[in-house]
Amino acid sequence: MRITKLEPIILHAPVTRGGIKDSTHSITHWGAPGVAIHTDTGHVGYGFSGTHAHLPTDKLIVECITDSFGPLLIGEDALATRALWHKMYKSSEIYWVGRSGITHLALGAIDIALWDLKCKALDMPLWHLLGASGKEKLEAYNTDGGWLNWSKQDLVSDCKRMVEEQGYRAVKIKVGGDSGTEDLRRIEAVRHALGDEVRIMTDANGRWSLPDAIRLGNQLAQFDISWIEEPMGFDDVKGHQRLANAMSTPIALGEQLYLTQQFRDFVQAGAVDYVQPDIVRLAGITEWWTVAELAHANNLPVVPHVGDMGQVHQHLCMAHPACNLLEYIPWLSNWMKHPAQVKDGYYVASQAAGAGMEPTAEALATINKI
Ligand SMILES: O=C(NO)[C@H](O)[C@H](O)[C@H](O)CO
Ligand SMILES: [Mg+2]
Repeated sequence: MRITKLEPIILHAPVTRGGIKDSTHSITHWGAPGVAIHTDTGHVGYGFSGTHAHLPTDKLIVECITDSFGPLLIGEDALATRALWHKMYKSSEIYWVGRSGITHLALGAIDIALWDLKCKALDMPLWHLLGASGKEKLEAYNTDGGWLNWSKQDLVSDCKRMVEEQGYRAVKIKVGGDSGTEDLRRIEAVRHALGDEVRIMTDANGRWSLPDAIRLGNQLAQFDISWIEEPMGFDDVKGHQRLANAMSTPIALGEQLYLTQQFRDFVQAGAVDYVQPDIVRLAGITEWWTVAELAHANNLPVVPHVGDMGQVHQHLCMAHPACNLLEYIPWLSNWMKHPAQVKDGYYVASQAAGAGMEPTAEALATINKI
């Protein structure tokens, strides 16, 4: 199976209710800059990164895919994923300008597409190729009812609906707003509405200072919070280590980390409890698996961030022993041929051959309309 062409793709999918906010970001669309890799056997592999639908940087990512990495791949054996990953990662001209950031997002999309090709060549879903049975119980927790721009009433009614009608037993609520007191009131309202059995995670998206994180982290503990996600600056290992020693609530982080070595530093410092690697920010499935093994070796659960909207992570989590819980956000559901399915709070194993990120024809038709 030889690679013949890399075709750039940029998708911009609308988010829920036309716009969502967390403590740091406010978006109307989710961006999926990526690639279709064509081969001489007629198979086509799809892979994407995940962004905030900023067209100028999405264009930089797909240009990096086609113009920088593309020439390294034409004519190569598409099944040699690990060899090609190293060839691309170690390409000195590209390595010189970026060992993380845009070049890493671009490499991640290509790696996902290569794994998609491997699955299609073998006519099996990625979870099967990775050794899962497809019967694994992978619980979903829902983030899409907890946005910071939702009123307290919408927050409570959305979460109640997810629990009472859709069977979720865990929801994630954004904190890190302008008022810590309001953050606490919102969490208190959701805890009161859902009762003690439902797990509530919180996510500050990097907003707090260390004193605020210690103060609010300890105040949130009264509501039996499962974790505080990204409490402070994404690269602050020492700060998270100090926070971990100053509060009882576990820390989750990883969606903003590009490199295995960054995860290693947080793990070795005891600065993370729930490790959240994301294939669309790491350099794809190949690097994700390394991080999952690192976490597992340190007895830390892996609960990935879903920059792919769970499309590929559902497969990885069914196959990796460190995973039994995965975030759910539905923004690409209408854009994928085989959208991730959650039933009674658990992911349903996709039976489609591939890694899970093949867009629909309608989605591909939007490419030139952005
Ligand atoms: O933090 C997250 N999940 O855990 C969400 O992905 C972010 O809130 C969205 O991308 C908006 O910035
Ligand atoms: Mg998050």
